[in-house]
Amino acid sequence: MAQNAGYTAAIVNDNEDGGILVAMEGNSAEGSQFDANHYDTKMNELLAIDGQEFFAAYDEVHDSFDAMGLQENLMRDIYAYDFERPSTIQQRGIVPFCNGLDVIQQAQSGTGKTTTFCSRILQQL
Ligand SMILES: Nc1ncnc2c1ncn2[C@@H]1O[C@H](COP(=O)(O)OP(=O)(O)OP(=O)(O)O)[C@@H](O)[C@H]1O
Repeated sequence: MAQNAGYTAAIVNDNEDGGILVAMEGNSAEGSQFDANHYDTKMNELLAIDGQEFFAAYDEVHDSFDAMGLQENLMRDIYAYDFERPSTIQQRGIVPFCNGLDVIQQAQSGTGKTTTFCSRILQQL
């Protein structure tokens, strides 16, 4: 973990294999460039493999949401969305972020970054 004059950063760089990229255009409804199924398909692929190449300045890994010490309402919502296990970057980013550290995550689209940051916000409510 990098610490400098009160600044703490947990940096996670998740470069999963390049085969994850799915052409969106073929899946999009006519007239729309957004296809939610694209994200869900890609997330299922990501959850099926372990991160091979990543650099994490924070070395704790929580491979289940149960192990993260999240508040009950948030846990209920996570499971209500059928999130069974955290993605690679979520395993390394949610806990330090919820513990008040500054977290920078760099990863491909659809790997769970937004969910990480929303978890911190919802954990605080
Ligand atoms: N642990 C999980 N299990 C199953 N689905 C998940 C999980 N985490 C996130 N998702 C779903 O995967 C999709 C992508 O997640 P998210 O938006 O957090 O990724 P992202 O890295 O922020 O993407 P982008 O860079 O495009 O904004 C969303 O539909 C989200 O609901």
